[in-house]
Amino acid sequence: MLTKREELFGGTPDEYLSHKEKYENSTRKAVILFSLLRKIQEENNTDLTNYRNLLSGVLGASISQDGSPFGLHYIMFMPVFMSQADEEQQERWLHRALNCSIIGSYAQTELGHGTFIRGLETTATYDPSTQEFVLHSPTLTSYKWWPGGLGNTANYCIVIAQLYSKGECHGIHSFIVQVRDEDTHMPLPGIKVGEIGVKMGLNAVNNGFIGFENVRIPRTNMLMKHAKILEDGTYVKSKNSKLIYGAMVFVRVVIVFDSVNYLAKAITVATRYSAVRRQSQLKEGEPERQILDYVTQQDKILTAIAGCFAMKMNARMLWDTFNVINDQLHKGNMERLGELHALACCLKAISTSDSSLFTARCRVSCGGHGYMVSSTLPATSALTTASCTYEGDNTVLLLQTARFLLKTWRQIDTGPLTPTVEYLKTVSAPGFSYKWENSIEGIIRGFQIVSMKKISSCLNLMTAKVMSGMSQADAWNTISIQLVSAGESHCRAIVISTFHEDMSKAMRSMSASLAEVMGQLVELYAVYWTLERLGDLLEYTSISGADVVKLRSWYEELLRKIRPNAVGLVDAFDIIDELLQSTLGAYDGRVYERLMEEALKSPLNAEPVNQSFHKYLKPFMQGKL
Ligand SMILES: CC/C=C\C/C=C\C/C=C\C/C=C/C(=O)SCCNC(=O)CCNC(=O)[C@H](O)C(C)(C)COP(=O)(O)OP(=O)(O)OC[C@H]1O[C@@H](n2cnc3c(N)ncnc32)[C@H](O)[C@@H]1OP(=O)(O)O
Ligand SMILES: Cc1cc2nc3c(=O)[nH]c(=O)nc-3n(C[C@H](O)[C@H](O)[C@H](O)COP(=O)(O)OP(=O)(O)OC[C@H]3O[C@@H](n4cnc5c(N)ncnc54)[C@H](O)[C@@H]3O)c2cc1C
Repeated sequence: MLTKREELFGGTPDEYLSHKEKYENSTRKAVILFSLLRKIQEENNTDLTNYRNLLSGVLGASISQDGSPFGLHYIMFMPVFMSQADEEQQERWLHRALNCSIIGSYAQTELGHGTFIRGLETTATYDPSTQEFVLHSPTLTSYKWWPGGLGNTANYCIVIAQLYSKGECHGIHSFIVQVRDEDTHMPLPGIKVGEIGVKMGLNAVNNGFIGFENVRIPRTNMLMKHAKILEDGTYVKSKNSKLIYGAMVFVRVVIVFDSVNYLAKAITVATRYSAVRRQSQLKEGEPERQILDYVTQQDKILTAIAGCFAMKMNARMLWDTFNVINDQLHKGNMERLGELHALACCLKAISTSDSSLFTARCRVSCGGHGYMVSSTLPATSALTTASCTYEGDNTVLLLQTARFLLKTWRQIDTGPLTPTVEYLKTVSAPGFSYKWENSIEGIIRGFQIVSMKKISSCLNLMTAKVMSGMSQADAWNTISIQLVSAGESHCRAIVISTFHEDMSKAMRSMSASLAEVMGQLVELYAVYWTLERLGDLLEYTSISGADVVKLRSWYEELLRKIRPNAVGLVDAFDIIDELLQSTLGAYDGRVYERLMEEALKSPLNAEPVNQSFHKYLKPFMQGKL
């Protein structure tokens, strides 16, 4: 009788399964894992705050690097329900979603549209004679494409469609749609549903497609917490049209936590392997050195560790900010919605692009063995690059942040600013002066000045171009590279200052030795990004060549100081071997034995001579083909 652990983590490695077997195996594992999670849910309430803890359990414990067919049910279907369904609808469906007696997905993206959601083509046309909506996919490009779990798993999904009533289009709204029979799991009439095929990664997520041929759903299947359709087809608009976007903000907040989890896995593997792997002699005649002794290796890995800690603290700040503003939204106070959207956009973009960058570095820092699937670094790399796209392409999201920053800058003199942009007032105040200094505070100030000056420059450029006769849209597009850069600079300033401030608070309750190491991580992160963004700092601050020389020495000194604690820092993530699933990162450091153990599981090692020798090779080598 297999234990739960053996059921979850044993069996043929996924890499040797077919696409179909991989899905079936991940569904088997998901059922085991989510049965356990369901027990947790039964003990806790399910409001958003508690829900995120549950969600981090889902994501952090995702037992396959390939994701889970239930991921979307927890990540989007339920949060969207909690934020957009009215009380009657929550009463009708939420408990069934919570106990997984229905499995949902979130169908927004179409073959033809992902970013531009106002351009979505799926229609939901209200028929007052039957008090139903008619869901229809008018074109191939209107087919929903990507929804996780939709291929073969979900029997319900939330569909985002253009709402038509009394001949008028009211824009995109959310609808809950049953897609498969609850008993037979057969697609319901008028529904064409399937799986989109093999992807670069996340191949257990079961991403699907769905098309509707005049499918009728009751009026009460429109999620009506905000906007409504009355029985006669009268449209009652939402207090704020942007509230329909709310779920995407929540998921972007989750993704920042997620990017930390993925990066923590990658740096645990790369750091432990770099402590085990010995290669080359630093001095003639000496034994081969741990590759973690090479400063170039420290440059790749220790900065990733600092980045992981930095983003973890920023994820917590974002979550706290989300809760504060979400409470205000529930009370009808929309004042900070734009700020929350901008913050979620830039932190999702920066956390995922950093996670993708540093994970790729971890992969190459492990040499050839880092290219083995059994190291899990390739899968984590595929995961992190996907996160730069899903829930909003990073470029598009940074442009959203830039849009908010320009709007803020236009109003800079009209009153107080909201917390995340207050610094813009400080560093642009009359009489404010700043001379570069090589300190954490000096670096933070420098990044804030760069951000302010980029935003100001973008607005001046926009204004000049429009004054010269260019349209607002063309002017925006022309300077969009600089707009993205302004969004990134704003975010980097926030990340460094949050890391410094929140870590300083945390250090007060630490032992002196731990506080020293944490302080070194903050310094390493700040100095690393200073050296990475020297162009901006030279353009907008008084930093000098001499300062840069000292910064480089400071950086190298920090690498030297942190090196002895590298393994301890990643052990602190406490990721069990079963979740790490890595031949290179296992706690016992038996890298070579594990590599060989995994290799022998290859089906190609089942017999000494593969059948292709007799069928192909031998006749070929004997000139008979
Ligand atoms: C399964 C894997 C396992 C684990 C991984 C974990 C998580 C993975 C999660 C799920 C898988 C993926 C799911 C998805 O990808 S779901 C689909 C996500 N799609 C998107 O994010 C689409 C991105 N596009 C947009 O959000 C909008 O099209 C965009 C904002 C780019 C433009 O919209 P629109 O044209 O309406 O905006 P603008 O004209 O630029 O501005 C209008 C106005 O609205 C404000 N706004 C826009 N978005 C929001 C928002 N989300 N919240 C609040 N406000 C918003 C914007 O600021 C403007 O305001 P103003 O300046 O005041 O006019
Ligand atoms: C693994 C994965 C899971 C997903 N899961 C889901 C899901 O469950 N449900 C769901 O609904 N969707 C899902 N998606 C879809 C995802 O939301 C979209 O892929 C994403 O929103 C990007 O849209 P797109 O793919 O159409 O890219 P596009 O928008 O076509 O972007 C392509 C390029 O065009 C650029 N671009 C587009 N618009 C602009 C602009 N205005 N300004 C400047 N540049 C622009 C982008 O920067 C990008 O470089 C998933 C995607 C992936 C990869």
